[in-house]
Amino acid sequence: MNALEIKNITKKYGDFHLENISFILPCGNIMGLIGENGAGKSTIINCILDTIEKDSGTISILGQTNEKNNLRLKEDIGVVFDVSEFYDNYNILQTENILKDIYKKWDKKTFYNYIEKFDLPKNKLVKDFSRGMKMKLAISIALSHQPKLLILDEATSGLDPIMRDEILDVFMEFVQNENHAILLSSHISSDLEKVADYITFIHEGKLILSSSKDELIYEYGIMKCRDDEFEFIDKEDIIRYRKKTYEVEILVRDREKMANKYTKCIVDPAKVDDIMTLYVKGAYLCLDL
Ligand SMILES: Nc1ncnc2c1ncn2[C@@H]1O[C@H](COP(=O)(O)OP(=O)(O)OP(=O)(O)O)[C@@H](O)[C@H]1O
Repeated sequence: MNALEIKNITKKYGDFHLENISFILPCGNIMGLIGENGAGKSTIINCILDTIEKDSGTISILGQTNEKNNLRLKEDIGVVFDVSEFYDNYNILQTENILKDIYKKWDKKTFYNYIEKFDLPKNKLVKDFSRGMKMKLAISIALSHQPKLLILDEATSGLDPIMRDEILDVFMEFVQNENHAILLSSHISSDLEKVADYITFIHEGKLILSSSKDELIYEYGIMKCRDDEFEFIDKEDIIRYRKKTYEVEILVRDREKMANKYTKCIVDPAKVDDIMTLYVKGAYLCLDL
């Protein structure tokens, strides 16, 4: 089953236009949603959660449409946004007391297991927690009402590497259950490289790519050549390029083919960051049609 099936969603905000976004997240997997600031990641997440109205397109979550008042579906989705202030005036014991009445499938034992695992104090007011502690609490809550799909918007940003690693391990454990899936938006591509099975890349409201991470790393390459060699590279082989002091970096597809075609150039596998940086900051050549 697919945890998410997004088909041709569009949303217009003034001059920002989210255009025909489509992707699929199969259960048992983690998808990283990447893109520069303002690319449209949160807009996509809000459309999925039905907190904003999309202009067109369809969204199916765990085999159901995300129509308004689909409460059963809402129980199946655990959501973590950037730190919320909702529980600030309570401690964890009081927070748990509130949550057990909100969620039908609230699991107290799981909640306190995460609280122990993350070493969170039970009697301290949440407003006195550090940002990382608040994030851990939000993740503990999201995981304790037995969700099948976890949606996290920038949930690991601002956390130190040790905390991030701990949280990423929890995410990987969560998708061991093949009915579970995670959509994770993040600027921290090293996190995504570690945990994501799929990467969806949004740039200026457009879908640049959505594919399995392995395919991406296998397929894309960074080709490096000298300025004078650059002149001889076929335009259609250049997705984006960036001139540096001593060399030109070119984002290419079909890494092996490029390495065989341009034997004087070095073609390295592209990291998620390289692909994103070159798409966002690199120049491109207009092809003569
Ligand atoms: N409620 C709104 N009203 C008008 N414009 C909005 C609204 N919400 C978002 N936008 C615009 O939509 C665009 C995409 O924003 P969005 O928050 O989806 O980007 P993002 O990729 O999540 O960015 P970031 O990485 O900075 O969080 C931006 O130009 C933003 O100004």
